Amino acid sequence: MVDAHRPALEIQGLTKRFGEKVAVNELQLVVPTGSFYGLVGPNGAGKTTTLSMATGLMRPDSGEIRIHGVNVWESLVEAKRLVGVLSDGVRLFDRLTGAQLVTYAGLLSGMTRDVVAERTADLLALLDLDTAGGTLVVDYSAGMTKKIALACALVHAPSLLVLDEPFESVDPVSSANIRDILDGFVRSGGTVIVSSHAMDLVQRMCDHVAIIAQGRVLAAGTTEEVRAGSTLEDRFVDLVGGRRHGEGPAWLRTSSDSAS
Ligand SMILES: Nc1ncnc2c1ncn2[C@@H]1O[C@H](COP(=O)(O)OP(=O)(O)OP(=O)(O)O)[C@@H](O)[C@H]1O
Repeated sequence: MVDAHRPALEIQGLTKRFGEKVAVNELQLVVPTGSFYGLVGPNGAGKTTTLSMATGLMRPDSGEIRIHGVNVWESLVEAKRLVGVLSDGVRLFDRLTGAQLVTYAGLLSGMTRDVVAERTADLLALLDLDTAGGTLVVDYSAGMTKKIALACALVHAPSLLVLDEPFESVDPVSSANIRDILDGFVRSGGTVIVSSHAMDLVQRMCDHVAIIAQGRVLAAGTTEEVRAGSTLEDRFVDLVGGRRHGEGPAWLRTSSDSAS
């Protein structure tokens, strides 16, 4: 059991450089246990880099990360047991079938074959993939691939789920089903962190949110606090800036008098 009084994730002074580029810059973030936490920010803000370091996939240059009090980079195996990860753009072993892939993820985390078989069947049914369990993942659609990656993240029953762009390419019905699963996970005491560009969705779904830009947190807190009476999207644009008001170059307008 995890201690509900400790944050699910605590990040202090986290920094990562790629050459001259400072992707994550002294970032601080506290994610309360039991929260449904949204991470939003413009392209290149440092969300994926932050989540990769937080989940033990990429070593930080400096800073400290704790998952339920466990220092991620000092106790990597213990920390990884606590967290389920759906990474954006990481390749899966797609020459396995969906069922084999989830089984593989379950066996890797040390569960017995019987338990893994039962959980794999449950997860495939939960994610509407039961008829596709015998299909190679390489033949899955983008949305089905997201769902099977989510099943891999869930199979060891983590306390914290970290999902990078979980709704991208997922159809509306599957997206609603995934949201139900995540809501249930949070209601039962788990913590979910999602990064997403879908502001409406984050506003409706998440009870906490952080706006990140240029590797730093610009605003963080409950969704109500952060949006401060406005919509999350307007607040995001206010804080991050960068809106262009022009109509683009003349040649891009398709009216007949600009076609000459
Ligand atoms: N492996 C890498 N090598 C060099 N630069 C990188 C690498 N990974 C990320 N970056 C750079 O670090 C910055 C942050 O990237 P990151 O992918 O974390 O942003 P993001 O907020 O997830 O963006 P998006 O919303 O577009 O997915 C970007 O400028 C990116 O070009």
